Amino acid sequence: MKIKIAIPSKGRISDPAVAILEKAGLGLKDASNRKLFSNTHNSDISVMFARAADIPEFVADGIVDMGITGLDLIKESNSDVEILTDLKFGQTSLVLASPEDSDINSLDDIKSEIVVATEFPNLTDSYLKSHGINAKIVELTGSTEIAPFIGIADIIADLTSTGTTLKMNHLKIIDNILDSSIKLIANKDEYFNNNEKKNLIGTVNISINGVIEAERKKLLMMNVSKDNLQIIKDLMPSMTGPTVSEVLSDREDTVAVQAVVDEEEVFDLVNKLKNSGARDILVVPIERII
Ligand SMILES: Nc1ncnc2c1ncn2[C@@H]1O[C@H](COP(=O)(O)OP(=O)(O)OP(=O)(O)O)[C@@H](O)[C@H]1O
Ligand SMILES: O=P(O)(O)OC[C@H]1O[C@H](OP(=O)(O)OP(=O)(O)O)[C@H](O)[C@@H]1O
Ligand SMILES: [Mg+2]
Repeated sequence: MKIKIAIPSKGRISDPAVAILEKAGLGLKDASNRKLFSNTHNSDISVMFARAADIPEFVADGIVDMGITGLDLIKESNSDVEILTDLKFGQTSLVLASPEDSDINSLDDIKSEIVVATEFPNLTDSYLKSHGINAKIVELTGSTEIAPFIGIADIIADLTSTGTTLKMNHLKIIDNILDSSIKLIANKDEYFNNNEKKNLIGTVNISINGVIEAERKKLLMMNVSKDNLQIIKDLMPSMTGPTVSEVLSDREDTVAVQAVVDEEEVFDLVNKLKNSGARDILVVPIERII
């Protein structure tokens, strides 16, 4: 049984998608710029490169079994796919924005005859309709922020993350339509009904979850004299452990201690450990936790 995973061929989420597969043990074996497909280090799993916006439909139609793409693009295309895991990157919001000097500050100020420019006509139209607003939608494929200033729309619906682009274009947020980030998705029928593919899809999902989990954790390693061991053990929050092992050296009073800890705890913890007599402290990145 073989499965295909669609990942973005270009744009901001292409490299992080490849990186996450690599860390999950599914590094690409023969990717080159012009190829549409690549094998991975697992002979049952291959990758197809596609535009991020096309991936939800390819997964829903079973052209590929799994995919990596944004929630905004999944919802805009109204694709019926199974969302398996949030990949914790590409965080952005689809917002309605008006020119800074406009009187439109909230949905209540929008009159029905308003014109909205957007790359997300379906999401925008259904959001406005659900608030009783029938807008005219002008569909663009990029640089939406310019639309009010060239007179083709009153307001826009576009993605924002740092807010820099809105600010540069003198636009203010008036409402939030959708918070989006990048998801691992699967074809529903294969995930729920195809026994063989279900297993392989599940394995990929578990590996990728392991990568996400590991990104928030560090491995702490240190040498501790036996006299200080109890204090150090008490300080260590750990998944299971800490692990204490013998150090083969002249200093027989020394043991090595290691434990996996949350990234947010590392800064404080390292100081406390140092002050309690730990030596040679190493903070090591982890690739995957299964
Ligand atoms: N400024 C941003 N910050 C975070 N994520 C973003 C941002 N802009 C777009 N995204 C997300 O990136 C994903 C891919 O978007 P898109 O296909 O537009 O790629 P891109 O990197 O913007 O390339 P391009 O627009 O040049 O084709 C979408 O799911 C979208 O939500
Ligand atoms: O809040 P910010 O951090 O400024 O990011 C928001 C911008 O990022 C995206 O544009 P992108 O760079 O993908 O260009 P595009 O409009 O051509 O898609 C989005 O369409 C906004 O324009
Ligand atoms: Mg873009």
